[in-house]
Amino acid sequence: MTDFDYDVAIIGAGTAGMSAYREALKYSDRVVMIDGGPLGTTCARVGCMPSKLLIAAAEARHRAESVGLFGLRAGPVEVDGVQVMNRVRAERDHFVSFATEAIAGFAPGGLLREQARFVDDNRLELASGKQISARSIVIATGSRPVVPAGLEPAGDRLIFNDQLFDWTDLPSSVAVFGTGAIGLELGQALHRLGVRTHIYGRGGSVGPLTDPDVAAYAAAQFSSEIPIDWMAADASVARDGDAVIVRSAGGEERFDYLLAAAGRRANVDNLGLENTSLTLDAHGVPTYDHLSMRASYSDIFIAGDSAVDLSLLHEAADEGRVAGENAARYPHSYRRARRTPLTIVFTDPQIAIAGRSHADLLRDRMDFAIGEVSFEDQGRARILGLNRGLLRVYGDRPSGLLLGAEIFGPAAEHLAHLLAWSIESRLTVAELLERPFYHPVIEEGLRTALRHLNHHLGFGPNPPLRCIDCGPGG
Ligand SMILES: Cc1cc2nc3c(=O)[nH]c(=O)nc-3n(C[C@H](O)[C@H](O)[C@H](O)COP(=O)(O)OP(=O)(O)OC[C@H]3O[C@@H](n4cnc5c(N)ncnc54)[C@H](O)[C@@H]3O)c2cc1C
Ligand SMILES: NC(=O)c1ccc[n+]([C@@H]2O[C@H](COP(=O)([O-])OP(=O)(O)OC[C@H]3O[C@@H](n4cnc5c(N)ncnc54)[C@H](O)[C@@H]3O)[C@@H](O)[C@H]2O)c1
Repeated sequence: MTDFDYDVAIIGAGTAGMSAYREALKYSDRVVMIDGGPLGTTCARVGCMPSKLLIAAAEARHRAESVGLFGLRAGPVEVDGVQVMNRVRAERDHFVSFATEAIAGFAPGGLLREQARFVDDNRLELASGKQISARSIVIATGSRPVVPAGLEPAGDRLIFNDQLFDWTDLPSSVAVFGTGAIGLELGQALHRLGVRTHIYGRGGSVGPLTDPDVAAYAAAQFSSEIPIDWMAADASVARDGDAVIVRSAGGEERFDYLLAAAGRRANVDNLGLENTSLTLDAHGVPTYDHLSMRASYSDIFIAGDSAVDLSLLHEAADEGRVAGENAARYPHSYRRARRTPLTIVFTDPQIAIAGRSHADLLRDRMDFAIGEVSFEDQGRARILGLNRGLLRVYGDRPSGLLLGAEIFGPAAEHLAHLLAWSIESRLTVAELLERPFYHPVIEEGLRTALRHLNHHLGFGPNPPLRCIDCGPGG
């Protein structure tokens, strides 16, 4: 018997919290989840799903308007902003219902609808003043957008992803601050839906890309389509009536809204962590072991965006599972190997990183070689009119193992999965080249890059400029 009210208490009913809850229940039925905010998860409510719905509408319009390439005439495609946003919101609500139905199926009393704060390592105070105790506690409180200094003058015209998906119509103009995943995905989608969009960056980052060649290629492609200032650190913001005015070295422009997409911060600042034994890093996030999700050698675990290590859905789910298992088994907690890193940004062309990024390899002082392919002359990509892109693969010189890849190009979401699965299976570049490749497919482009890499690793000959054994444009 235990003196605690629960074996495990989980703060946050998002993706990480729900994973933790399901996992902990395998070991104990004395598990509680606490959430004081809107249910349905960040991913379904204001993140992955509604953003991809908006992007889908933008891509449909873009495809329809690009048919001239094939000798077809479709005429201009009219955008009905009300209908676009109706579908985004209706499908978003459908996805949210998956999460809320899952929660409704949890055991009675399994979810307390309140905000929670730590009183000490094993006690939480709820917003109602009630206190509960647990042998171990999981922090799965997610993250929220950073509010960059200097954007305040935009007032109620300063919005974040949270507000955008509640629009009932498309506005006529939006300034997007940030060239990360959110800024590029939403900025390009709004632009393609006919919203006058200008993206303002800082520092020149192109989504998560770290390979300077891939990043430079991608930046040039985005710039050829959308007005983007990659280095607009000098941009200032003012308000004039309903309009937001952005002044930068490039000039002055008026917008209906300013969308800030300048990164996210962990929701750990209002958790009373000062009342615990946890050691906090410079951002106020508890230090933790990435394989056990145990925070600062305590009986507290952390998962998902609140750990802000990799703010991605599948990482939040994996971390939640490990944190939930270990919290329930505590003090017998185990380390669990992480999956191969995988990041995809749903721009067009897509951006993806599989395995270790270029920056990771430099940081870890790896002895690596590079192979690359341009998609500009790649057979299948040219057939489809999608021949823009650059893919670079990295291999380990001593072993010939595939280490990672950075991609900007067609079907990057699929290529990145193939590559991540191959890295996870510890395949060498030479072994991967023994796999079958059909013709004509986008994967033949990947094979060209792998052949270059294999040659640079010293495991094979340099492939001829245009692939001969696989038909034209391989
Ligand atoms: C616009 C956008 C697009 C994205 N697109 C993708 C994508 O395409 N692919 C991808 O993999 N990832 C994407 N992400 C990232 C992904 O959405 C997140 O990594 C993931 O949703 C994080 O889940 P979580 O469980 O950590 O947090 P959440 O789902 O935010 O859950 C945290 C919960 O904690 C609760 N909470 C917070 N504080 C307290 C407290 N003190 N007491 C009680 N409850 C509390 C909140 O109410 C919330 O319900 C996107 C994110 C955004 C913003
Ligand atoms: N497809 C996906 O998987 C996907 C999509 C969207 C978001 N996400 C997740 O959400 C996280 C947050 O996304 P994000 O795009 O907000 O953050 P981010 O960290 O990816 O990018 C933030 C960007 O804002 C810029 N910036 C910072 N301050 C600025 C300022 N004052 N003015 C202009 N630019 C400024 C930075 O230079 C950077 O380019 C991502 O890191 C990612 O993990 C994933």
